[in-house]
Amino acid sequence: MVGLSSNSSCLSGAAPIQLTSSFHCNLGFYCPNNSALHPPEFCAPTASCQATRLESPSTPCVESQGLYQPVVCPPGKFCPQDGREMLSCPKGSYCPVGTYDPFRCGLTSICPLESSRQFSLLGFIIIVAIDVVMGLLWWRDWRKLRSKNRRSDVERTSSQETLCSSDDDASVKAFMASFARCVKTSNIGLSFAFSDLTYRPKSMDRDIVSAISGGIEKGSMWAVMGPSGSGKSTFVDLLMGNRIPSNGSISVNGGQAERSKYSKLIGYVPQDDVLLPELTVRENILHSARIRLPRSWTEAQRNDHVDRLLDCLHLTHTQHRTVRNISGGERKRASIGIELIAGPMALFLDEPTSGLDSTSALSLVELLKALSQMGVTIVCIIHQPRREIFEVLDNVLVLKKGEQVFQGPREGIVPFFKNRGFSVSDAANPADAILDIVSERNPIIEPPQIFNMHGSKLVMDWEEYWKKALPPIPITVSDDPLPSTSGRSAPWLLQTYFCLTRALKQQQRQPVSFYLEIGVGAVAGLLIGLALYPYKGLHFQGLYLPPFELLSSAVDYKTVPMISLMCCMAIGLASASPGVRVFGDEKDTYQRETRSGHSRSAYYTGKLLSTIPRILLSSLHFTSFYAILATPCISFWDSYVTIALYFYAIYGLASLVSVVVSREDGPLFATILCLVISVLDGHGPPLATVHEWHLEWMWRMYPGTWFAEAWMDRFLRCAAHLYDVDKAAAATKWVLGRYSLDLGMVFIIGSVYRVLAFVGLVWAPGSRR
Ligand SMILES: Nc1ncnc2c1ncn2[C@@H]1O[C@H](COP(=O)(O)OP(=O)(O)OP(=O)(O)O)[C@@H](O)[C@H]1O
Repeated sequence: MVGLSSNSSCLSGAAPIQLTSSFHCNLGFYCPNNSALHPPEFCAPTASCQATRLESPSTPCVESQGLYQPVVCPPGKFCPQDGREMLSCPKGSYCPVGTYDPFRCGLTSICPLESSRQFSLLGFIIIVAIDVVMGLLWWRDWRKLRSKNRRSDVERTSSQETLCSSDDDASVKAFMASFARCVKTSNIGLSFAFSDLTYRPKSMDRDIVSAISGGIEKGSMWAVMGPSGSGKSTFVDLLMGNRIPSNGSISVNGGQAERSKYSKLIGYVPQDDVLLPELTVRENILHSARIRLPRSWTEAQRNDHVDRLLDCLHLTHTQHRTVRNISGGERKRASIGIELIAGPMALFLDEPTSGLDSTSALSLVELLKALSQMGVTIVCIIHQPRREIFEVLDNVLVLKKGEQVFQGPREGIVPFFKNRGFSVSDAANPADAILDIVSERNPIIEPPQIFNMHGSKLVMDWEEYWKKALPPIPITVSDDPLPSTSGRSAPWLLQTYFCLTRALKQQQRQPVSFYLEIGVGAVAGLLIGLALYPYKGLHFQGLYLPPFELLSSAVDYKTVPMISLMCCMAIGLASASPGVRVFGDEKDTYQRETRSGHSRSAYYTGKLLSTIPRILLSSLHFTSFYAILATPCISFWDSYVTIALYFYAIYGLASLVSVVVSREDGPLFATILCLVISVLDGHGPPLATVHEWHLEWMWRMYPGTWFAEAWMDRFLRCAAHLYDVDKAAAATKWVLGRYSLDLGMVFIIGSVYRVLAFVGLVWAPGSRR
């Protein structure tokens, strides 16, 4: 010790203050000159030491200011329990400031002699291993698909597949036999009777569908025709139970139509093809088969059934191509295949022939006709079918501005309009001619007039006319008129499993977005790590434990909450936008599948489970970069678990946003929300201030506050032998010692977001109308 004044043991020359009356050396301190005769003292520091202590919490003045003043054990050294020695931190261990027993470094950490922190490579080793395995899996899947496609192409050119176009076609017969096995009943088909069926949305002052009465017999093939906006889709939606009529009633097979009872029996092919683009044609159809075919079927039977349908729909050669790589016509046929595979009792198709060439369109309609001859009810919305297609139909319903202007056998439609004074040339396509008649060019078409016995005209509108013209509609309530659906679809657990494996496959087929997401996590961790690198692992500084409080430097209670804030914001940015995509991109698929009887909760659970590997991998990449640069005093696994749970919470929040907000606005909205929530983590305004406002409960509703508290707990725990952490907690209002509860709360809040997302998904507009 140099520079001591002759009458003081302190460098500054001031009189020392005794810290304790007997010998005592706090853990983590170096007290070489102290004894019972010379107990530890505090010396007023020199000006430069005082300045360093106040200005640089991360590099405090650790030089003794007096002969008997203990000094905190500097970084890279350790001072065993009685503080008599100051030793170099051995290789393979690290010694942050105030160490009395070196911390052992992990096997995969870099810790040379006199290390003050450990550079953990554990995360890197794991992510490299996982990334390599994933790359190999992706490559294997790609090669498998490529070789299957090559094989299909070779088979196609050698065998020149024939279209499944006629009754005597072997592929139709094979599929029909398979279909009959699948429906397992002789009571095939559904008949619909409707009376005064009306639909008027609350927002409108006119009917979209106006008092339509009539019936559709099982085993018949119907076309619903009319100009654009005439109410065709709305009418079909009403029949399928997707919309609740404002007035009127529907019966199915003579019984009250309860959607839940017949949703598994009907199939609906929407106008826009709702297929998962990352999957192959076969995978799309096979999924539907797995979910909806009788649960007693084996996987081999399902595959066999799919083979026959693919053959029938002329899709065998494209079956292993992903949907984004097939033509519009093939997509349409695949979309129809998804419904046909399940053996529906009634099939509703919106524009099934659009996008098909005329030969394919005709062969498809003939397949539908063959199904209807088995008993299946077929209802197609068709705009302008060519003559050959029109002639395959049994019955036609023509709508104009929501009113039915014709309902009956196809052969009767031309005479009906001719009798009404409209000219229909024999050479013309009757469908075109009728659409011309009911188009805007003829704004008013009056119904045929009926005369009473005295010969006077009864003035009638279309509604009255059809009530009189059509035979009475049977609406009777019978006990169980519908074919049984028991055992028709896979059990819940299996549905969940199929949805999970499908979603994982989707992720595997999108390597760019998958790796981008993980890459963003890695970059976020890297940036935070870089920002914290200069701290050299010293992220907290409190008052030294008694009796050494006077030796303390300026406290630093803000860095840990600031690290939490940075992590929350970075995780929010890294996971909000991918989280939104979980459901945002697939609302149409969800609606289509759940309407056909797919369990909503199984779909949701499968989808959610599929995000777990993404969350685990993103957070692993984040933690690896963060941990190696920031070198926090907490263990790699504690960091990882805490970060992964916050990822989990934000993913849940983003899923909720994706359900509530439109697909276009979702990513931006979720990012903003996640950032706002991140700010509410107790850093600014500090939790102590929030406490004074009596608003802590509000902060506690967000995962960031619990995340920051968990972080605070871990960071302070490794310094608890040196600093008075209870004082720090009391001053900042963070509660220490409940790390598990903090993590649990982050998990619970993340799960609540998911439950809300599920409720939103079930009740979102379009799910139920
Ligand atoms: N919920 C609703 N609220 C307000 N208007 C609606 C609603 N549903 C349908 N419409 C309107 O009702 C009319 C009939 O719609 P619908 O989709 O049934 O017609 P469409 O005959 O199927 O038409 P397209 O052939 O063009 O598909 C359209 O003008 C549509 O905008």
